Amino acid sequence: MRVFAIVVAAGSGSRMNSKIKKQFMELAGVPILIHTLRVLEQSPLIDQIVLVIGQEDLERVQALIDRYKIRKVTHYAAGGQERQASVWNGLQVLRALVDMQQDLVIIHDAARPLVSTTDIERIVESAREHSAVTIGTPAKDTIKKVNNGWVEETLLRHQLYAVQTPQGFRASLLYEAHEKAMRDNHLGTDDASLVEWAGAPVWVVEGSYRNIKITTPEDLQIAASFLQEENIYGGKGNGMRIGTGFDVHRFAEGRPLVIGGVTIPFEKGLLGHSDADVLLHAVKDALLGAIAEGDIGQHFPDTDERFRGANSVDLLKHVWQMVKERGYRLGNLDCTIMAQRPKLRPYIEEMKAVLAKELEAELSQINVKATTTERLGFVGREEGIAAEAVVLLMNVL
Ligand SMILES: Nc1ccn([C@@H]2O[C@H](COP(=O)(O)OP(=O)(O)OP(=O)(O)O)[C@@H](O)[C@H]2O)c(=O)n1
Ligand SMILES: C[C@](O)(CO)[C@H](O)COP(=O)(O)O
Repeated sequence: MRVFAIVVAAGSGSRMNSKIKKQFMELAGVPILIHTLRVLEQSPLIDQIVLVIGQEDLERVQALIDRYKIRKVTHYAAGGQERQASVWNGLQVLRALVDMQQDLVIIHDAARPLVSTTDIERIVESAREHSAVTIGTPAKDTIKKVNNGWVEETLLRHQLYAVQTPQGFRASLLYEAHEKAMRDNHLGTDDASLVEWAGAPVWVVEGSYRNIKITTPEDLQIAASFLQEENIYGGKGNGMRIGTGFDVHRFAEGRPLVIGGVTIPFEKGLLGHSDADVLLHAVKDALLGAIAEGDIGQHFPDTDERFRGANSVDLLKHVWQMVKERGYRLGNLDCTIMAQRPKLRPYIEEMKAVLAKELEAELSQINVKATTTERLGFVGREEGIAAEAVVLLMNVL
């Protein structure tokens, strides 16, 4: 028995009232859709994902899937007018892939990025046993049926659940319910309700109140605060990460001297596989250190021809993206360049501006100092230049 997921991401997000569709809005530096797909990607129980998206978003989504290395999305389906039509389109694609009698289909809203692998596990386990299941939480509020502003009935709260996704089904059961709903023009707001309407029992698995659907602007704040509390990419902590970096390059004739992204007129430059920007290398190492991602040698090996002569600003952009994807922004950065010659003071403001631009920070968050070593050591003998950096990252909220 295999488990397929259909993720519906073709909504217009009208209640979010934003220029960007909500599935592409960022939470802790990562698009909501990617948060959601990452959880399914991580769950060992999900074999393949069919992603339902607006056709106009296909290219953009494929680029995101590549960039974030989501491997389980193997098929795409076009969105429909309503959520139900989107699921139906996903089921059409799925039909060619599944064994209708054996396999399970999990339906999940792209707009629920706080789903956990435990939620998925519980839905899959339960769907194996009960054939049609939804996750949900007991109602916290008293719910009233209202007609034209007047209360018609107060429902018995102890019987009420607010249901979410994921919802899980034996493939044939869900397909037939959707097919019947299409034929009879029956519209439901979730998939379980179609199965109920078609006459099959649906089991409810108790889920988590955290698994909210990002629907209106305040949901973004709630979701972001859950992420911050979990500090999911940084491990448990107080939302701050510190890192240090150090680098040295020897002088060489006939090369430009590039420090902090600034080309400095001098009789020689620094030797290296890349552009040998000693300051940016130290900064990148500090950033990677702060997010516990090793060092630049690991990410941009000097044995790799792609990085020959590489522009360190481009590599800094890459590292900074890694930092943002883990939910951090710059607190502050302090750097020291050790050089006997040339005099670096005239270039320091320019270096700070490069760093501020690339690290999306204010100049006041960045400090660059330069010192000689009083003619002592390899720096003093003008054999090379060294740089060190200390960085503090803060959780995004
Ligand atoms: N025609 C639609 C409508 C919704 N969805 C998806 O179904 C999920 C739940 O829907 P909802 O939160 O209502 O999203 P939107 O329809 O985008 O929002 P709104 O109703 O505010 O316009 C979302 O992941 C959404 O992208 C979809 O795939 N196709
Ligand atoms: C499927 C669902 O998420 C269950 O709560 C919900 O019904 C989707 O409703 P929407 O109006 O499409 O957001």
